[in-house]
Amino acid sequence: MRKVKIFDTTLRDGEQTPGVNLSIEEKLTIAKNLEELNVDIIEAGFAIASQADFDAIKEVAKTIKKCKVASLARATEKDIDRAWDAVKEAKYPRIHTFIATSDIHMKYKLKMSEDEVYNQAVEMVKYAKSKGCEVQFSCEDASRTRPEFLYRVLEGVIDAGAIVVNIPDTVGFTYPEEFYEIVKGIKENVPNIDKAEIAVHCHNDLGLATANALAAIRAGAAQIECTVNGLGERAGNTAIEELAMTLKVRPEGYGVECGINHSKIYHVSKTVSKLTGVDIQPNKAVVGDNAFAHESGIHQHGVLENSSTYEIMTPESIGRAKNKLVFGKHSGKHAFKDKLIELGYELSEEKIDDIFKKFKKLTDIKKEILDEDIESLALGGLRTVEKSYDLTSFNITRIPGHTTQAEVKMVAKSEIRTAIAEGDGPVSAVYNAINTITGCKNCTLKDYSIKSITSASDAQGEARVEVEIDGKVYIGKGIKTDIIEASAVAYIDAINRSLINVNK
Ligand SMILES: CC(=O)SCCNC(=O)CCNC(=O)[C@H](O)C(C)(C)COP(=O)(O)OP(=O)(O)OC[C@H]1O[C@@H](n2cnc3c(N)ncnc32)[C@H](O)[C@@H]1OP(=O)(O)O
Ligand SMILES: CC(C)C(=O)C(=O)O
Ligand SMILES: [Mg+2]
Repeated sequence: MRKVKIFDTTLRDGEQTPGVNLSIEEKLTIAKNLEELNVDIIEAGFAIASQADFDAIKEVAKTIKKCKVASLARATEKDIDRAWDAVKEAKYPRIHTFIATSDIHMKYKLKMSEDEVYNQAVEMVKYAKSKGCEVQFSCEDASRTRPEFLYRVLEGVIDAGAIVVNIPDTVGFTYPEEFYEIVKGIKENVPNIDKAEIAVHCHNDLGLATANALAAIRAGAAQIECTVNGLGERAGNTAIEELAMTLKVRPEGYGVECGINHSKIYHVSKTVSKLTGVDIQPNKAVVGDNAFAHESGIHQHGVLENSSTYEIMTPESIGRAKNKLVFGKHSGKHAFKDKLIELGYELSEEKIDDIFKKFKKLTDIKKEILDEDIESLALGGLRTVEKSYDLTSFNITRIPGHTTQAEVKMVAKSEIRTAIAEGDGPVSAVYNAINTITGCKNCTLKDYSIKSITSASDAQGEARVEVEIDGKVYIGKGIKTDIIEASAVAYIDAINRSLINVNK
């Protein structure tokens, strides 16, 4: 199988992500991760940009042994001198010099003619070559460059000694079919193209960076420039994890391999996210939190039977933990039952049906149901008693400077009854109203506590009460997202228990 080389520019274009500023130590950590990932070339920075950038490239160059180490340089002697000083101690050093070749960039930015740009490109490649290392040349904004001029520049820089010619889609303007034609056109129209490798560097302004890189591979590109998590200027670059997994999952599509150590992908992605401070969007392909999560019942059922029903690659193949089933309003009973078993609850079908109904009700008020929620539902389901009384609804009114009033509606022995009562606070007002409805005259609250079962603002609260009724103490429990409701349910639970004499 043909091999494409991976040129990683996380430390250079990736660091151009707004807000990202990596220290030398952080860059070194990322470089070591990239070496383990088995990329071919690490672009460690832009040496002229700052002393810190220069020092970081130097450290990376001294440390990394398995990959080539490159520094970016404008097509000027001072940039090239600085780049060379930074990379010269690398086992395999490379100078990457560039100049823009599109009409827009030449006219407005460089204020140079085609001939001036051509001459500067050729002269600076010769100058970089004189340092005695590999030279890569990029035509910045190549995809918007007049094709004849692009071919002329490429022929000139290859004659001057560039062994890699890079075709950047600098502004992410191209679409895949067009990019394929650009690379094909270069192969067909640059007479000495067989003396250099074609590289591509795609930006993601239209979300096409990976698709464009793949189209270029099909057209014969030999080196692909990528970044971890797709970091980079503006919308970023081709994401290394997307490219590597596409080539692995669909080898028949491109017939190439890239040598990436797939099992390291997740770890490297997490490391880069942590060090750069750029979070990975949850639905990011391959490495996002949701990439192997299944929320809907039909999907969960399929995945439980065989994960290949809804997963085209295994999470383990990129070094992630097994897929996770996310429980929410779209979840189904198969997955729910499986989760109960995983949590250690072997329940009858009838109980599972009952708990599942409560679970569905809970999803109306809670977005993501955690293991702890399911556990509490299961435990609540285990702890059942005939409900002579049940809460229907309640309403609290607070009058500043006065007591709190509660209006409580309940099913009381098959009848609907309502009572209004006052109390020092909402819980005591509700309890007084419950006493009125149930006729519980000798009910004394002996102990009351509330704790949160899960974290986050939509967490469930568990209320626990000890109520003395006619000289005996009964424990009641209630679990709800509303703590007043949990308190009411717990109190009613204790009263129901007193009726069947379920003792403490
Ligand atoms: C497509 C890309 O991603 S290219 C890489 C982009 N990355 C960066 O720019 C990050 C690092 N950059 C920097 O630290 C600074 O821009 C530096 C040190 C490179 C230059 O800083 P300054 O001297 O202040 O120049 P400034 O950035 O304002 O302008 C760029 C200058 O380089 C020139 N220039 C731009 N590209 C090239 C090139 N490839 N070759 C030669 N000259 C170039 C511009 O015409 C402009 O020249 P001028 O100062 O004579 O007008
Ligand atoms: C310097 C070049 C390769 C670049 O980053 C771009 O054109 O996007
Ligand atoms: Mg770029």
